[in-house]
Amino acid sequence: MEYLLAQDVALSSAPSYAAMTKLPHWSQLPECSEQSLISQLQTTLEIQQQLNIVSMAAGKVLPLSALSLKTAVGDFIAIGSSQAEFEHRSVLVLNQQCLAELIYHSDYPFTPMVQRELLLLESEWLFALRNALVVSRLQQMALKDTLTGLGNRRFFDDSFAKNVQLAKRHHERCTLILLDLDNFKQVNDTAGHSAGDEVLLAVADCLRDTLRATDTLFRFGGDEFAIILSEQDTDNAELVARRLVKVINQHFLCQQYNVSASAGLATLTAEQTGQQLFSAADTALYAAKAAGKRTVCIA
Ligand SMILES: Nc1nc2c(ncn2[C@@H]2O[C@H](COP(=O)(O)OP(=O)(O)OP(=O)(O)O)[C@@H](O)[C@H]2O)c(=O)[nH]1
Repeated sequence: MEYLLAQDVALSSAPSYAAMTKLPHWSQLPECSEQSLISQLQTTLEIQQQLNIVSMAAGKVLPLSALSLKTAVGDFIAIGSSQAEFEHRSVLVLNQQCLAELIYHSDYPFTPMVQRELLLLESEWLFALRNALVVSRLQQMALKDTLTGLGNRRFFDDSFAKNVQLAKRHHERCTLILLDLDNFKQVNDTAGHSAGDEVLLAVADCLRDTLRATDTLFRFGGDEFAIILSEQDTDNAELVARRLVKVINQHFLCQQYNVSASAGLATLTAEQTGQQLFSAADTALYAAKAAGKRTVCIA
């Protein structure tokens, strides 16, 4: 199913509150309940929080065991959700654009009357949901590398600072791996920019597939990547870095174009600042390049 993407939405086209109140269903609900749901939804632009609010409201129509939402910016599950016997799906459409699909689960059947009431609740959510989708999409665009979908340099800077701060506060470890492709420029020069892009996409997939979900992965731009390892992985940081380099070196596209990877690794010490940790990993990366590439150096 194709969902609405924020770039398809003109922010200025959001209808006014007055226009919303002229919707046909508006007069059919008691004023206090309808206003309270809409005003609650207006308190947040977080899709997850909006879903939780709708889940509470829908739970008054029919006890729910699960409520989930599928959108172009990701899937969301209301807190406390679990599977149940009956399922009801509803596609949320605004101005002929599909915003999302809402999936209810309940131990009780979704009778036509229940479905009608849920439809009324959904219609009250449409504008707030559309706005939340726009914001979420803009946030994703600001923080993601457009080619690979990995976090970008801005996202890295924020995450790295937070990770270093948390590690210091909780006396935990924080490891940074900087990874740079070897001989990548020649792919562009000999096979063209789109072949270069294919290699970058393949490398991003290798990194994603090799790392745990808790590790954070970024593309700085060009052929440079950064990985912040979570506390439990820091013990095996060298193994992780070597595995990443090996997986890239063995990828058929990298072999075809004679591209490999080098990495530098550094673990935060008590005296170091984030900037010093970054410099240590960077120096280790240059040492790996100087040592003949295709390898890992540790600060
Ligand atoms: N295809 C493609 N190329 C890019 C992109 N961003 C940067 N580049 C190119 O990536 C290359 C990176 O240059 P270098 O780091 O010198 O490449 P290298 O050959 O790997 O150099 P070594 O690290 O010394 O082995 C440059 O030619 C950039 O033009 C991109 O998004 N797509």
